[in-house]
Amino acid sequence: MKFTRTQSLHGEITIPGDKSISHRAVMFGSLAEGTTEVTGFLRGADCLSTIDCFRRLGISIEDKGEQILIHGKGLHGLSAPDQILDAGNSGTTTRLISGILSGQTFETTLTGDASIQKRPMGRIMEPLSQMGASITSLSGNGCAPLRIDGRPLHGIHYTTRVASAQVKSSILLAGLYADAPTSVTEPALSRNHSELMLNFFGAEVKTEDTTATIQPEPKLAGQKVQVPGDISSAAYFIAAGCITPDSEILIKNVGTNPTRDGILRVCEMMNADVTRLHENADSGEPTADLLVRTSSLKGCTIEGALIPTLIDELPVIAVMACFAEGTTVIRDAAELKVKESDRIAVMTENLTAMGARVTATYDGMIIEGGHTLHGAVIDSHLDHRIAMSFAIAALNADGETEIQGADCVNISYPEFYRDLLKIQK
Ligand SMILES: O=C(O)C1=C[C@@H](OP(=O)(O)O)[C@@H](O)[C@H](O)C1
Ligand SMILES: C=C(OP(=O)(O)O)C(=O)O
Repeated sequence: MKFTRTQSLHGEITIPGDKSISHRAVMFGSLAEGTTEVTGFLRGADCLSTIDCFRRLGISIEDKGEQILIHGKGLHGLSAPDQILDAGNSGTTTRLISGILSGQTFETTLTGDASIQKRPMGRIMEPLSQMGASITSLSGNGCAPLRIDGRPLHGIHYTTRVASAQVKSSILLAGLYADAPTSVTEPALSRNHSELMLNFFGAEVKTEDTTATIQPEPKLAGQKVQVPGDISSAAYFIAAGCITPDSEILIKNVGTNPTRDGILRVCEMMNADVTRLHENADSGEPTADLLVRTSSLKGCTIEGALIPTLIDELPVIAVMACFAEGTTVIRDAAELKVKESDRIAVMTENLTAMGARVTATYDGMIIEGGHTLHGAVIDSHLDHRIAMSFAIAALNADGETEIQGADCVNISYPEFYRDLLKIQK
C-alpha cells in the first residue's frame, strides 16, 4: 500500500472496540452460566481467533451483527476439542486460554501462526506448572505449540518479572480452578481489565498496590458487556492529529482506563493539544472523546511504571517523537522485543529508512526529533502496530512510502485505512 503527504486531517472517528476487553468478554462469557451479550465487540482477527477457540471447546457463540451472544456453560462446562486450538497471531488468546485450559479435566494442544510460535511462553509455563498444570512446549523452545494437560490446581502467590497483563490474567484464570486463593504481584501495574470484568461476572478479585488476588470456584453469571473503543487504536489518530499541519480530529468513544491511558500522559509531557471531552465513568471502564489538534511537540522521557500503560502505543509514540523538538528517550521497554515483531529493531530500521535519527537501546529507543522524514519502502514484518504507525509517518513525509504487508492491520483494526482516508483533506 502506498502513501504520500497529506495537507491536513479533519473530522470525526469512532474507534472500534477494545481488543483486550473483547477477548475477555468471550472468555469469561464462556465460563459463565447463561448468556453474555457483547456490544461494541472488535471483529479483528485476534478476537475472532478467541471466538474460534471457545467454539472448539464446545461453546455456542452467535454473531448477531450489533451483538455477540455467548451461551456460557459455567466454569466446568468446556469440553475437549477435537482439533488443535489455533490462536492465530494473538498472544492474549494464547496466554489467557492457557490459564483456563490448565484447570480442565482434558488435554489440549494450542498453537498459532509463525509469530506466535516465536513468542515466549515460559513466562506462563512456569507459574502454571507451579500450580500443578502439566504444560509442555512441543518444540522444546518455550514457545507454542503447547500441550496442556489439565490437572487439579493449587493456589499460589507468584511474583512476575515483567508487568504483563497476559501473565497476570493467565495465573488468575487458572486460580478460578485452584484449591485456595491465588495472587499475583507484578513490578508495576499492568492493564486490569481481567480483574474488573471477572468481578463484574461475579468472581472475587481484590487488588492492593500491584497484587491481585482471586478466590477459587466462583459462580460466574452471564452479563451485558459494552466494549469501549480501543485507546491503542485511537493512538494512531492522536499522533496523526498532533503531527499533521492544520488538523483537528474528534476521536469518539475511547476507553480511558488509567492502566491504559499512558499515551495521554505522554501527550501532556510532549505539550500535545489533546482535550478529553464527555468523560463517562458510569461503568467499570471509563471512556472519553478526545479532541486532538496540530501541536508543537517537545521531546520527553518515557520510563518506569508508565511503560505498561502504553506498551502497544510505543511504536506510534516513536513516530510522534520524530516530529518533536528535542530528544525523546524510551527506556524500561524491553518487552517491545517480544511482541508480534521485535518492535525496537523494526521501528529503528524503518524510521531510519525514512531519515529519522533513532538509536535502538537494549530496552528502548532514543529519538532526536525535528528531522524531515522522506518516503521509503517499509517492511511491516506483518506487525499491525508497525503498519499503522508508518501509515501515520508516511502522511507527514516527503515523497512516497510503500508499506509492505499492510493488510496485517486486520489483527486489531480492520477499518483502519478506510477511517484514515475519511479524515484526509
Ligand atoms: O492482556 C492483554 O490484553 C494485553 C497485554 C499486553 O501484553 P503483555 O501482557 O505481554 O504486556 C499487550 O501488549 C497486548 O496487546 C494485550
Ligand atoms: C502485543 C499485542 O497483542 P498480543 O500480545 O495479544 O498478540 C498487540 O496488539 O500489540
